Parts: sequence; structure tokens; C-alpha cells
Amino acid sequence: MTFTVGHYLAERLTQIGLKHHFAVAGDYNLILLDQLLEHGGTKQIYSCNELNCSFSAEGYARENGAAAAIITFSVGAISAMNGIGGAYAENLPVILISGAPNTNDYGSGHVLHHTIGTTNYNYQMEMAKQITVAAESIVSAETAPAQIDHVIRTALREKKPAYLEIACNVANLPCARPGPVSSLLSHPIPDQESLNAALKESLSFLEKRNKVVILVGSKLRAAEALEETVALADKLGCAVTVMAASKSFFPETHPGFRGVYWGEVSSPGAQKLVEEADGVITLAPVWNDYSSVGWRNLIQGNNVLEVNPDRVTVNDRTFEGFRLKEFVKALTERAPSKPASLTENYKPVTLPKADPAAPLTNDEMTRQINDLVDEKTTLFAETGDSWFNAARMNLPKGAKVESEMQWGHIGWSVPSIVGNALAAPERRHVVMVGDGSFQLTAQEVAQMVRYELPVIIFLVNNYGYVIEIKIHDGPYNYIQNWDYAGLVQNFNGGVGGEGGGHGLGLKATTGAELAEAIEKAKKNTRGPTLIECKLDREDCTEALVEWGKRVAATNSRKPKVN
Ligand SMILES: C/C(NCc1cnc(C)nc1N)=C(/S)[C@H](O)COP(=O)(O)OP(=O)(O)O
Repeated sequence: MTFTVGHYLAERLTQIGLKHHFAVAGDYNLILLDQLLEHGGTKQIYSCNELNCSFSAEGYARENGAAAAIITFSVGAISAMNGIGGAYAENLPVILISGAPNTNDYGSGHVLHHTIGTTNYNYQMEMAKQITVAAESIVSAETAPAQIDHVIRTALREKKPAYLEIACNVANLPCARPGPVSSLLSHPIPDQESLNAALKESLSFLEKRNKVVILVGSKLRAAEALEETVALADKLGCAVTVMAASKSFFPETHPGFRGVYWGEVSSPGAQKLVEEADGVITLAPVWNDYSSVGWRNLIQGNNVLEVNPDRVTVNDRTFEGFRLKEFVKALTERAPSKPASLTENYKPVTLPKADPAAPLTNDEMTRQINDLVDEKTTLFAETGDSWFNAARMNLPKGAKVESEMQWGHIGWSVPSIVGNALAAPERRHVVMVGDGSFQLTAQEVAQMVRYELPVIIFLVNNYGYVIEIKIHDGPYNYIQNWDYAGLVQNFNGGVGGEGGGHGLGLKATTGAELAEAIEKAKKNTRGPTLIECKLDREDCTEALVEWGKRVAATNSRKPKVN
């Protein structure tokens, strides 16, 4: 078999640990898809559309560390760019690979199908450059190895998406074979002088502090320092809180864990603990308008040691030239013991069991889902009140929560969990998704049927966009109701249809019905189970109401008059 450009790409994707890649066919990428199939190092998984394809790749990268999505030029790529924007926002190295026009068409004056009808096809590359850390157009086999390596190496180092477009008549051209993958995985050697200076300044900061608290942020996983953070917490002996977007990034069974810090909607006691501390170590935080509750609760300033993936800021000095992981390890070696913030034992909030016969409530639904979560569960929390339901859950060690609180594209969770489930078949996959979000990407349940993924979907039917209603209500927040449970039968290929799928659709209007549905879901191991939880529209978390008021006030600030 001649080794081709497409085989080179396939070899590199396999070398960096991918076992799958995601694709939607189009005539610009068919020859490339053939090369990937011929190589066989990664299984080709198909999506219903390119938006879902990019989200499935993003979900795969959350578990596997990296992912690849292959789509067709323009009509496919521009859809996929939404999920790539999300991968950028969420610090996930997804390689977006687009088929591209035949090299003979460049500069020919030809108008090509699927394009915007001009003779310049560069617009896609220009768009991709805005949302990736590296972008290359492959029009020759000779330059392909260097371009492919550059894109993959940069994505892995920066933990951000990258972009390749490959001309459709180049994908099967003969190409040199790649060398060791180590050339793609190396990191710069840390600048020891800067690391020592940052350490010295940080130890001086800590020596002068009494009540020290760690606040774990959502870029900590991309910084690959979750274990190092536990070691730091053990050495300091202090309280540890997490931001909502980093829920599960620190073990909640750890003796120092003290809940979620989210300003005025924090776990009980967490706001006081963080805001009254005289020294807060923030690890890879993302401070945006949502995480700071409309800029009210920003933990920065003289009492903060801020440790970011590429920079440490403390005592009004800032240091760079080393990785967060290296700094945290060095700090742990010399950090003093600071147990003063651990005054009382942590009392996690547990929800009371409701009357099984009573109409289902948001609290009872959350309580039962929390009971379902075990050490091998990955729980996806879709944008909406599901964020707040996940934040208030108590997690066993090993449980994972996935959310998309920076990008916040509703519907992300359904395709994303497809990718995540393929990356970790040994784990249980559960998603909480509202009716509004589900309507954007519902068709990806069909891929759960196709690939026999036993995902448990809690479809939270509160009849509209409740988070938006709480922020700012209007007719635009109300949607057509679907028969969500009934939809699954269609994805099975119809009753007795040729689809032959094992999806299951159930409804729950009481606690008892929900408990029964969950037991059925646990037994349905060859396909998804969608449990439509019917809630009253007004039944949402108090945290959402309080947070929504504050965010609404921030959104309605008057323009500054100069
Ligand atoms: C419409 C929108 N956000 C605006 C929006 C619109 N379009 C995209 C792609 N992403 C977005 N976040 C949001 S959060 C809805 O409340 C989601 O509704 P639902 O899934 O039903 O959840 P809740 O009822 O819990 O809010």
C-alpha cells in the first residue's frame, strides 16, 4: 500500500492516542476519509451534522485528551466552527480537518459548489484562524508532514483547537512516513530563575497569611495539574473550594473540600470562607460575567496568589516561563502548613426524599440523579438550570462532571456525550439537558442508538428557556413542546423498523415513576435511555433565580457617558 498524505495524518492521530475520529462525508473529503479507513488506526464515527460532529470531537477530547473531526469544505466546516469555538473556549485540543478544493482550481477563476460563490476560497482559512491556535492549508505532499505536525503539536501544547484543510486531490498522494511522536509532545524547558523567583514571592505571601483557601478553576484540567493540586492541598492542610465550571476537578471526599464558590450562589459557607480568607490561591480560574455573578464576586487582588497556566501573579509581581504543573509541584515541596481555614467539618447539603406519589419536582429529580452518580459516572450538565443542579450535587471520588460554562452553546451536551462515551466505554454516561437545549441537537440520540451507547438522558422538560425567563422574560422563551420520550422510537428505526435500535424513551411525572425509569435505564446496556422528567415551569433552583437577577442587572447596565 502506498503511504499517502492521508495515511500520514492517520498515523499521527493514532500516535497521539486517538482510537476514533469523527466525520461527516462530503465530496471534498471522501478520498481523505478513504485514507483514514485504509490506515485503520482510528475508527471512523459518523455524526448527523457537522455541528454535532465538532461537539462529539470536543466531548471525546474531554476524556481522551485530544480529538479530530473531518468535514467537507465550507458548508460543513462553517457549521463545525461553532463547536471549534467551544473547544477554544473550553481549552480542548480538537483538530478540525476540512476537505478542500482541487489544487487546479486555486487561482483559476472557477466558481465552486458549496462555496459562497466567489473565486477566492480563502475565507474559510481566515475564519478558522480566528478560533484556532494553528491553521494550515495542504496543497502539496512535500510540505504536508511539517504542516500536519505543526498543527497537532501546537494544539497539544496550547490545549486549544487547530485547523487543517487538505486539497481533495492531495489526500492520496505518496508521502514520507512520520518519525517518533515524541517530537509532537515535548514542552519547553522551564526557566528556572523565573520559577525560583515566583516560588520565593509565593512563599513570602503564604508566610504572612493565616486563613488560606484554595479555589480551583476550570483551566486546571487543561493544565494537567489535578493530582498536583491534591498534593498541595494535603501539604497546606487548608480548605479547598471549586468554581462551578471546575466541579469534580477536586475530590469532594477530600477532608479539605468545602464546596462550590460562586459568589452569592455558592454552596453554604463557601462564600464566607473564600471572601473572608486573608490568602486565596486561585488555580487556573476563568473570571467571566457568569462565574463572577455579574462582576460582583471577583477573587483577585492583594490577598490572592493567582496561578494561571502560563503565569503566576502575587504581591503585585508577575512571573512566567514555566508550566502551572511545575510551579504547583515546586510550591508543594516548600509550602508551610496552613490549617486555620479548616475550622469546622464540611456538611454537604442533601436533598430530602419526596413523597414518591407527589408530582415530580426539580429537587426530587436532582436527588435521584445524584444517587445514580457513582465513582465511574461522567455527568454532563447542559447550559440551563442543569448547571445549578450539578453544582449542588455531592460527588463520590472518581465521579466526573462536564459542563461548557464559558461557551454555553445550548444543545452541546447531547453530541458531546456521544464522543465522551466512545472515549470511555467503561464509564456510565449521564446527561441532564433541558427541553430547550435538547431541541438544537436532538438527532444525535440516533448516533447513541447506532453505536449502542447506553447513555442515560434526563430530559428536563420545564416547558421553555427557564434560565432566560429568569434573566429576562418574553415570548421568545417559550417553545413548542415535543413528545421527547416518543422521539426515541423513531431513532430506533421506527417500531419493528429496519433500524433495530435499542433506545428507550420513558416519562416521569412523579418520584416513583422516575425511580422506576432509572432502574430500567440501568438495565438498558445496548442503547440510550431518555427519561422525560416533567417539571412545573416555575420549579427551578433558588440559585438560578438569585443568579439570574444579578446577571440581568449587569446585562442592563446603561452605556458609560464620557
Ligand atoms: C436559550 C438559552 N440560551 C441562549 C442560547 C441560544 N443559542 C445558543 C446556541 N446557545 C445559547 N446559550 C438558554 S440557556 C435556555 O434557557 C436553555 O433552555 P433549557 O435547555 O430548556 O434549560 P432551562 O429551562 O433550564 O433554562
